[in-house]
Amino acid sequence: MKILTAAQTRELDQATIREQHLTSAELMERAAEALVEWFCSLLDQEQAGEVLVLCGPGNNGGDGLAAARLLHQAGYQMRVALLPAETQSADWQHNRLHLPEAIPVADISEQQLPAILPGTVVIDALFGTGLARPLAGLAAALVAHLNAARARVVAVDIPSGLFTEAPQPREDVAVRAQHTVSFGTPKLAFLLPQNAEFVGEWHVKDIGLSQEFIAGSTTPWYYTDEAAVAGALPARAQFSHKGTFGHALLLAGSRGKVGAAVLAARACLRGGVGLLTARVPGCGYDIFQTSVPEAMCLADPQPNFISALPDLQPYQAVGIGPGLGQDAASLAVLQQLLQTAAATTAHQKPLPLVIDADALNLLGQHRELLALLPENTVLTPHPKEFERLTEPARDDYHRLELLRQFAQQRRCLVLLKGAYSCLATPTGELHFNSTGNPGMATGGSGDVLTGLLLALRADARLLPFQAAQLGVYAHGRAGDLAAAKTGQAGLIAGDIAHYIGPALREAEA
Ligand SMILES: NC(=O)C1=CN([C@@H]2O[C@H](COP(=O)(O)OP(=O)(O)OC[C@H]3O[C@@H](n4cnc5c(N)ncnc54)[C@H](OP(=O)(O)O)[C@@H]3O)[C@@H](O)[C@H]2O)[C@@H](O)CC1
Ligand SMILES: [K+]
Repeated sequence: MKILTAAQTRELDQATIREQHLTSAELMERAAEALVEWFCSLLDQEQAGEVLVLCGPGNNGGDGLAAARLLHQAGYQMRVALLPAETQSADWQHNRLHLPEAIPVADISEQQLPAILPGTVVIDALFGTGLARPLAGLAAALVAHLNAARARVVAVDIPSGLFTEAPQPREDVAVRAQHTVSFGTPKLAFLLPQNAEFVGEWHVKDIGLSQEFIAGSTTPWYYTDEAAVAGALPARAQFSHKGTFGHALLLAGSRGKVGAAVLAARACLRGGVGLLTARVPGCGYDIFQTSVPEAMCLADPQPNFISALPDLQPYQAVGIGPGLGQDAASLAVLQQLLQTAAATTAHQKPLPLVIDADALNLLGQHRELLALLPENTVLTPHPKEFERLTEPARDDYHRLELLRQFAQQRRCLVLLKGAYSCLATPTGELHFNSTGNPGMATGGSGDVLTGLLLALRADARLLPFQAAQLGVYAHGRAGDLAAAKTGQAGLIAGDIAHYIGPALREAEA
């Protein structure tokens, strides 16, 4: 699903009106109906008590006025407070005119901020995608008043004061909502950690906006939902054999961290690889062979870390990093791998690589090696590891820009891990993942991801981007399926590996 800018959303609005021969008030009515339908499913009249709608002067405020009318008709007890402005939008005026007289309406002023008792349900319809500058004066005072009131807040389209695709100066005021109900497509602002305290849980409602316009819009931002990966995994042909799905090599583990190799290997196998060989330090041989009998094992001559790169000739993809440690000998292995992989071409393509964890840290310490990264290498840094590869980011938006630049410059697929993990492509696209849960913030979760990505990169039927996108999505989905059984607190990385099969099955063609 595409993520659009505020300007594109306005054009989308107009395109929909033209295409479907609607009035803009009719489109606003659809938005209000979608909001109200969601609202009624959350709280009934009794649970909601008196509902206060705060309305700004534009179409966001218009949505609020229309919703107040519809909720009143549904039997909710409504109250409306209006933020004064020199002008109001035409659809605002239309809905102001149609607001039932039974609903009390007050004008907001510095002297008369609306009374908000703790627990009051407030619908924030002050500003939406039309926010033109940071909040100041009365609007800022009102938002601060609301945030201090400990109300239950539902934001319409976007919490007022948040920009759709740009950061706030830090001291800015924005509404802290428990829920945000948006229309059509998700907003970039919803996907960034720094906005989580404002956005709360977000919901995107379909209001029949022009699909043709969306299809024709250019954007660097995408949201990887179920539809984006549907059918991404080709069905297995009747006469396939182990060779069809590739032979992967995993370089992982050091003394005390052999478990990382085990977890990555299990995930790789669950990811459908044909054959897996793991290079582990000498101390890991028995552990590995016992824990993952389905994989082959090449013990390193060194007992505590990996010091020698096996011959790469038999392999269709190589993963390196989980539990690797940062010994100088392992650095030399990484360097040799990068050099050899670029030269090891099958059909003019370099050997697919997946680079994670300590291998990323080694790259961060020796940035001259970045120039050796073969095209379409998959790197899976979390924000700290990414910072070591680039520079500290000022905020989440700046980090996205650094991510985009890095993926373009290095012609790699870079996955910035976190909630809504973001996959950057060599062409400068950013794909935010929709699956996963906080239970996955647990040791070994990243090792499982590396193993799964390795399996999918070894599968020659998938293009590099498809493999990476599917891997991230299925990893999160496996975590969701696992958490449904174990709960989030009880979830461990091995559970994620266990559910990779069911998660991939959902994406099968
Ligand atoms: N697109 C769609 O698909 C659909 C969109 N819909 C809805 O429309 C919303 C967008 O409406 P919108 O464009 O009228 O802008 P909105 O957010 O109400 O604000 C503009 C007003 O605020 C003012 N203002 C701005 N910044 C300010 C500030 N810092 N401090 C004070 N004032 C400030 C600005 O005034 P000005 O900048 O001219 O002074 C203007 O009066 C969208 O979020 C969604 O809810 C749905 O109804 C249907 C489907
Ligand atoms: K709002």
